[in-house]
Amino acid sequence: MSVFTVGICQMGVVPDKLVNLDRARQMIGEATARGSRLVVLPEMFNCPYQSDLFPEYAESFQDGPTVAMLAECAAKYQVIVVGGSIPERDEAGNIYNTSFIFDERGALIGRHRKIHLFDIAIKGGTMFQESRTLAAGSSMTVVRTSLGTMGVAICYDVRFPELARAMTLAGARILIYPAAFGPVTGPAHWELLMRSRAVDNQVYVVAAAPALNAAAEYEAHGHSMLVDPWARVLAVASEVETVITGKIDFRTTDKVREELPLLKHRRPEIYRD
Ligand SMILES: O=C(O)CCC(=O)C(=O)O
Repeated sequence: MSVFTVGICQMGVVPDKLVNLDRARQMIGEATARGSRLVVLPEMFNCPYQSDLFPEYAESFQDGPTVAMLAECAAKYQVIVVGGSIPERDEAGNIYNTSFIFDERGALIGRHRKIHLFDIAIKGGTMFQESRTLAAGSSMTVVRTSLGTMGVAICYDVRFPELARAMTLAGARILIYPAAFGPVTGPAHWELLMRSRAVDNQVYVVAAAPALNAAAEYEAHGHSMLVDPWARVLAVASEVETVITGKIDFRTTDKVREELPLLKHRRPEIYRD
């Protein structure tokens, strides 16, 4: 389908997991009622964004309530759901920051485990060590859907342009980033990165963030957005809880790629380490 609506749920995350699941359910319903065929949730939407809490909130794909809720909503509303991310526990006990993706029948069509862990120490600013409790994913995620081919990556993954380019070369026309930038790098880099990935690759970029919760240890920047292949911001939230929607129109992608054929002008034989 060349034109459709995407809904981005900028959800406020609280410590009570069941409250988060109810909120996600309501917001997916609202996005659908507003015409969305693709609905995206934020990073760690069922759990406060704190490394020490990930093991406590972690669940497995086989019997987790969050995964069941996502599959149920996708089937009930007949929409594609990119389930933000959650702490996922595998059979060996490793925990990943994982996005589960469901089609309109509620079938799992993709799973992205965050590849680049957010281990940073900005003096006087943000300190975060995802690797204290999380393991890193080891593969790229590109899913073919009834709405076109989509690449999914999580938050810090957006800082690696090679990954976005690889997903684009694998056919993705939409790059989806459930994410949770904070008060330091959010104002500095959030919009710049999302628009850069869009203009570099001539793709739509969907960035879904949690709403700001001033009581949380990690204060989310919010500003969920939809960017088009010309790097225009088509929809953007402030920092409050909200559902934003916008139109994806692949005729824009075709036009931009035809008029400015940069993907055809690549000279990969020259770009060597
Ligand atoms: O890259 C950043 O500045 C933020 C990344 C982040 O918050 C995350 O990966 O969860």
